Amino acid sequence: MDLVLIRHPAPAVDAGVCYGSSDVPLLDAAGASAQALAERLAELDAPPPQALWTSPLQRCAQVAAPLAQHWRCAYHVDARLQEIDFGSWERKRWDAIDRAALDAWAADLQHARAHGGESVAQFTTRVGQWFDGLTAVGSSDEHVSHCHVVTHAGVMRALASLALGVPLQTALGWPLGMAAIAWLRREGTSGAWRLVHWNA
Ligand SMILES: Cc1cc2ncn([C@H]3O[C@H](COP(=O)(O)O)[C@@H](O)[C@H]3O)c2cc1C
Repeated sequence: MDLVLIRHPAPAVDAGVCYGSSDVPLLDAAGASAQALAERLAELDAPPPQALWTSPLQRCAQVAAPLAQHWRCAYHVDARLQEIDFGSWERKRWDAIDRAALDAWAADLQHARAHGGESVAQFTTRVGQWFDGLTAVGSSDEHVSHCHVVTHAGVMRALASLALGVPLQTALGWPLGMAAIAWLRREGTSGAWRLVHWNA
């Protein structure tokens, strides 16, 4: 099974602003960005997907919809693929957020909810529920052996962490650009996942 993860293109947000669940718009035209992504995926020899999943946030769904049309594949919008909810920190500048609250969050990354949004544990649980559902289908149905997902940096790191069995803390340190592609493959015989590309 091939699982190709695509980070959305750059949103129209000032650098230094915290955003996760905020529905911020894309900076550039979605159609042209989708076309460029399709070309990059073809250059990587990614197999055309039988199904495309997307986060409902416009920075993902606006490129996912034309991509699903391009591949004429099944299209699923799933809220479990949304970025982590930073609660009261959403749309604030990181340097304007209370230092003590940021330190408390970093000190207990799994469970802290100083911002009133989602803890990392809650976030990874819901992303994991989506992943478990996908792999259950993928193991029984050859028709969904190639899946693409348009989603967010945090979700991509959480999925890589789950598939590869590396701590999320480790995956949080891996660079990931806007519109970056990560490709995971599960071998049929062993069932083990491996990374084909990261940040391509
Ligand atoms: C623990 C954790 C810490 C994060 N810090 C930033 N993001 C994530 O949230 C922001 C929005 O992502 P995108 O631009 O892909 O929609 C980015 O800064 C991204 O790295 C995080 C996500 C998680 C799970």
